[in-house]
Amino acid sequence: MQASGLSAPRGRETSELQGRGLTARRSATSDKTTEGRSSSFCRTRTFRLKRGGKAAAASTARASASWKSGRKFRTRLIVRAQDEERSYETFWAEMESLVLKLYEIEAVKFGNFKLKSGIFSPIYLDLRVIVSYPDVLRQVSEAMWKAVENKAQFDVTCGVPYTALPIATAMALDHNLKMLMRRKEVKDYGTKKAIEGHFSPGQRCLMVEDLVTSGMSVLETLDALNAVKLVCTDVVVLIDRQQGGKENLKSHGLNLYSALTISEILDILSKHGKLTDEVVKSVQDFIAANSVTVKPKTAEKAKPKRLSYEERGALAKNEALKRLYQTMVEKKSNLSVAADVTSATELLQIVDKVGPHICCLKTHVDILDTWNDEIAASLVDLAQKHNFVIFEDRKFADIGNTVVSQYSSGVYKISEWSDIVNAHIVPGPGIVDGLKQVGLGKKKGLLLLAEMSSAGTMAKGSYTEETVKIAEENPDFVIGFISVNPNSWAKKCKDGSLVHMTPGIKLQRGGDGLGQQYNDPKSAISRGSDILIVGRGVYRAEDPKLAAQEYQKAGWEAYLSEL
Ligand SMILES: O=c1ccn([C@@H]2O[C@H](COP(=O)(O)O)[C@@H](O)[C@H]2O)c(=O)[nH]1
Repeated sequence: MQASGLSAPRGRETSELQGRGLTARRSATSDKTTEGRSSSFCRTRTFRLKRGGKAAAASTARASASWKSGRKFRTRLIVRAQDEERSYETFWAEMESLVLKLYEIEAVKFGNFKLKSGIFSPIYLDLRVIVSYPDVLRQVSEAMWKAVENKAQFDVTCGVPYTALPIATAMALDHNLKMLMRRKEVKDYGTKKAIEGHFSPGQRCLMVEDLVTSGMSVLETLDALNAVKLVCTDVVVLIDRQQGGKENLKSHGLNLYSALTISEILDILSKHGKLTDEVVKSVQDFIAANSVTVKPKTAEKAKPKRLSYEERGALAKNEALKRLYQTMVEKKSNLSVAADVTSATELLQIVDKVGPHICCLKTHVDILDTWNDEIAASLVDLAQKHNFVIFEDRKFADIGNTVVSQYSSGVYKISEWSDIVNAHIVPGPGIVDGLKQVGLGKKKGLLLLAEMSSAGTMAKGSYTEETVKIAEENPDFVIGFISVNPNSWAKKCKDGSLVHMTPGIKLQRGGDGLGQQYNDPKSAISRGSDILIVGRGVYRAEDPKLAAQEYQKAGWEAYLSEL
């Protein structure tokens, strides 16, 4: 490798472009163009070394002019700051300081670098040097933590060799995270493990990488983690090179979070007069001309299209499930509002407002200040008026004999007014038999809690798999699941009609301080959800009707994009 006379070490950045199954989408002129510019890169480098005087002042002025035009950049940062629940000023100061440090320690370099593939690149990222600067290492790991905190859901993290291992370790130490390590070379003696550390199959794993270009090395790690039955849906990196990695990972079901993007680095360095407009432009051109797409390994690996709600309804064996799909199609809504207010009067008012936008109303009858047959009748009237089904989120969890009475009798007489109820499978299959005894004749349906949205949930791995077995043994009565990440386990379920209802949904990701973890509508649907359950995002909104309308639109568009 050459770098304007410098010799740069071989690195992941160079080899990633050459991995298996890669297609580099470069314009026919891109190689020529970059080579043609090589002398100007040399000038840039010389300028940087001899900085000072008039030339520097002129260049700084040019750079800051380009900076001032960067309104879009500022808007992007404001959105990211909000997303990370931080003030724009703090967010900006931290990002600026990190980028300047990375530049100072030459983790980010500009020049004319010949990559292993023969392509010349005007930018080179050598993040391995970070280990020699403990303050930078900590700053990097903290920025990555903030990029992913409250967004990704995981039980363990896994550092990808080699550069990301110290970063993942720093993050694990500072935030008390359980960490695993992927071995690059699997030993042919001893335990022969590809993944080191303690974990259980079914646990969710966050991948920690230094940078992403095509996403190839992340996908290799994904294979290794999946092979030991770890579930991966999220990846965090320090730098997204914006060369297609995010899109490639998305097509493999992975969400990418990055502390920095190349555009942000360019903007900050340009603002500080470290780069000329010419260099900024050359890097932008290079990135645009060298996006990389990863071919799915085999045709079967390509994400299969989903069955439409109409098709699922046609497969459904249970009356309540058929009704639910039909309602969704008629109303173009996959939204279920959890109207968790405690006043019965307020409940009826909210339901009348959000009714036109929902396919399903979710209730918690036992939190209401009062309950009687008239309130039940009013709810049923509203369900008819606005065409939605009622799901009482009772979460039954007792033996069969007891749930018979809990479902049919007592103050609430749930089976008389709700179309759907749900149950934990903790007691074993007898709970389904008990509920079925009451509900099947009344054309009701049952959801099983396969997963939960709260942090530290025990509903995972073999527990989740057991719910699939019980569902398949009761196709007449079990209509689906409460799930969070169904794409990672529901393949085992042969019945394609079963519905996945997902709580913990908000347009703004994050948590509630009591364990709830929020996903946004698009990512929930892309993880296999069919119906989005939204509580506080709607009933706490200033205008619940408008909020319901927004969630309806977001959920429906996300569904259409999957077909
Ligand atoms: O795993 C679960 C199961 C049920 N819920 C219920 O969903 C709503 C969520 O309300 P938000 O205000 O949107 O957080 C609520 O009724 C929960 O009891 C869940 O959150 N997670």
